[in-house]
Amino acid sequence: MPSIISDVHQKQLDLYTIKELPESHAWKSSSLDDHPSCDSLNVESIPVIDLNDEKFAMDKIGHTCKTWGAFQIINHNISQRLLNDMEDAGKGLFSLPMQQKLKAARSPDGIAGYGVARISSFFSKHMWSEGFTIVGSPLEHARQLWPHDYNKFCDVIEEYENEMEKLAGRLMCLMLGSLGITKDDVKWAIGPSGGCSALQLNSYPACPDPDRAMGLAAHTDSTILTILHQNNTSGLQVFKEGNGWVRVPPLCGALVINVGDLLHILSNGLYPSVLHRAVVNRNRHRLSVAYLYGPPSGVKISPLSKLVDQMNPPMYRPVTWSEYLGTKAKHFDKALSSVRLCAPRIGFANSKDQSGVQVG
Ligand SMILES: C=C1C[C@]23C[C@H]1CC[C@H]2[C@@]12CCC[C@@](C)(C(=O)O1)[C@H]2[C@@H]3C(=O)O
Ligand SMILES: O=C(O)CCC(=O)C(=O)O
Ligand SMILES: [Fe+2]
Repeated sequence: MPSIISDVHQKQLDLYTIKELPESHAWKSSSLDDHPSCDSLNVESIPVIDLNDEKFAMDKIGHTCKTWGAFQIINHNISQRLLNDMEDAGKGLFSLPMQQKLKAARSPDGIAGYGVARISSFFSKHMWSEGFTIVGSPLEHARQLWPHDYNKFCDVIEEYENEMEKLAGRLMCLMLGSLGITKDDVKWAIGPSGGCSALQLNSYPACPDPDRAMGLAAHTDSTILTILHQNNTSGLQVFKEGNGWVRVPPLCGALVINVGDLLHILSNGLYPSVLHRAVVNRNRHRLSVAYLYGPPSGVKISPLSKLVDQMNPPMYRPVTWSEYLGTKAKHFDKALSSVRLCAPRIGFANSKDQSGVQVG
């Protein structure tokens, strides 16, 4: 067996068959603050925004990006049929035998393929999840997973990516529009050339001891924005200053939108990226699909000039997406501050306490 595979194998237990939580997956209670029933009853969750509501959608999005950094959208034009097909494709993939999944294992410094979350190396405990990352065509990995029957998976992925790209473009218009930014200000961002993307499939098997396990540890996304589809099983939580961890209930057909670190930079800190995590369930298998949207390769992201003046100097230096992903892989929760030029605005992200981080 090649060394890459055995290396991944050591870290990747078959979580579907384990009857008792191993010590390697039991997180200290201090790192699970308020977990899992984290929300006090009177705290509302992230807003639900109707994209058909042309008059108010942009204003609501702008306000929500400042206060929550995340929202759910309805009437987004992604068909329920496609969301179901994507979910089935994910289920099909994760229900393959471990030996088969490991044939498409992510290489040690690669991005695409099957494996544990990329941020796992920053924690001394393992997460109760497995993931599959797709960048560009899934063909090569799909062939390894289903040598005789890879077309169905590829067709669904391709259709999903195409539809998500259109939606990401629309959301970019709304999110940047709410900052007073137009097509002329960011030519690369709005229009047919659009951005780049990756697709992350996450699987959280039912867990024998969910209160001591962590599905996906607290992080912000290294994206402009993320479009997340979750199956009808709870687990996603977002961190809100003053409220702590707040659950994001699955709403049939709705999609969750997260502000990522690159929009934080573009907006010069006005739209802070949202800290979020996933917890797990005792009886239910949870699946999520994240469309990770970023700028075209080579484009340097820096605070938009319209948002910068003498009173508001640029807070971040220019970075490309791949440069920032490298920074995240090295510095994790310190990535954003490592590209910062000056102190954050009072009351904005970065002062956030990423509780739960155990550097190991
Ligand atoms: C385009 C991306 C964004 C990545 C890296 C690369 C591919 C996989 C993404 C994720 C998905 C799971 C959470 C995260 C934190 C992780 O471990 O892998 C993400 C990370 C990031 O947002 O930094
Ligand atoms: O599973 C979830 O709800 C969160 C997934 C996530 O945060 C990610 O893929 O970046
Ligand atoms: Fe995320």
